[in-house]
Amino acid sequence: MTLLEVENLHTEFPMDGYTIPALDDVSLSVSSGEIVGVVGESGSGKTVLAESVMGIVEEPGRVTDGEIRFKGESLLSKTESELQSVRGSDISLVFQDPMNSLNPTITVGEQVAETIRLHQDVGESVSLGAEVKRKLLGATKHSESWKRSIEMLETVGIPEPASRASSYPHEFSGGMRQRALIAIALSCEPDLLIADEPTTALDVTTQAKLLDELEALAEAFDTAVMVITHDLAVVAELCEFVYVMYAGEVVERARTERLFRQPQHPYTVGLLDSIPHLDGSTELGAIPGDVPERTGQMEGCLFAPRCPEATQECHENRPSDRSVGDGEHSAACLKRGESQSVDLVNKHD
Ligand SMILES: Nc1ncnc2c1ncn2[C@@H]1O[C@H](COP(=O)(O)OP(=O)(O)OP(=O)(O)O)[C@@H](O)[C@H]1O
Ligand code: NI
Repeated sequence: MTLLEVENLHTEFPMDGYTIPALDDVSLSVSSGEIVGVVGESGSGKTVLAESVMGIVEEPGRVTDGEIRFKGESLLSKTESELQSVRGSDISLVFQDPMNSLNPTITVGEQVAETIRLHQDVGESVSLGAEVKRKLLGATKHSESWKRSIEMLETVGIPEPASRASSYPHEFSGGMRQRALIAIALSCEPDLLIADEPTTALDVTTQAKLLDELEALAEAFDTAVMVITHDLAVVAELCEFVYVMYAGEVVERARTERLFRQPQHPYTVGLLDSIPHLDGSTELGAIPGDVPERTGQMEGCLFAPRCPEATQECHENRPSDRSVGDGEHSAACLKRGESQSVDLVNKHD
């Protein structure tokens, strides 16, 4: 079943005298239980995408066109209080920086317990599975939500959860804080978890461990995950399907295995070349240059200035999605595939 559908989404930041098109015609979909990756360099629009879905785009930014549907219902036409209930129980967001997302003055256990109690209030009014309801109703009292909080901390791999629950966020290591955030996010029993750079701040070993655990948790909780990352290694580890973003656009989409085997867009090829080798070295400068700051209309392919294959037409014409191989794989590159307009949203369920 398709859980999240983003269709031709435009999110803009009106600035002094110009507009930044942070998301320019972005389409993607996530099915229930699926782990989908959104990958791209800094400034490509990944976080704005997450914020657009959650309805928390920073002022003065706003969604100007397109549609976001969750379980078939338009999120864009929901009121703020309706959206709050979606955020409390259907979609959870885990941010990159756990220190800013946790309350420094409340114990970690209490923060998890709070979410459990809060969710239980809305839980009455939404349709939930019997198992979930039983768990939630079991947490009626304070002491019970505390008990359940300790269970959650244990589930996400926090050692000695009964005593660690009484610790404050600053007493936790980076990895433990990130785990606590995941515990909070999962306490809502969401259908969709959006994880924005969930492991960037962590060392490589902790990262790998946490990614494994995230995968297991997603399966155990039957939660779909949208993983936002600049790191294709994270995508390889976790995701079934991947969207590659560049300067506010999706430039390639494919099943992960296929993307790694047969990358089509020169940007994706560059990203793959810059994955660190096992010995820790990286091919530095695999893609020279940076993602352009978009300050209004720009002509041609946005990647052309950095592209080794760009020709005159690339600087003049903006490529749209082209089918490259199978129905699920597309790339927005004039040098690839058939010139035809394809509607690929939802083609991968
Ligand atoms: N609050 C804001 N005000 C103005 N422009 C913004 C704002 N937030 C984002 N943008 C614009 O949107 C672009 C995309 O930002 P976004 O944070 O989504 O990138 P990202 O892919 O998440 O990058 P990173 O990997 O660094 O987190 C930015 O380059 C900037 O031009
Ligand atoms: Ni970001």
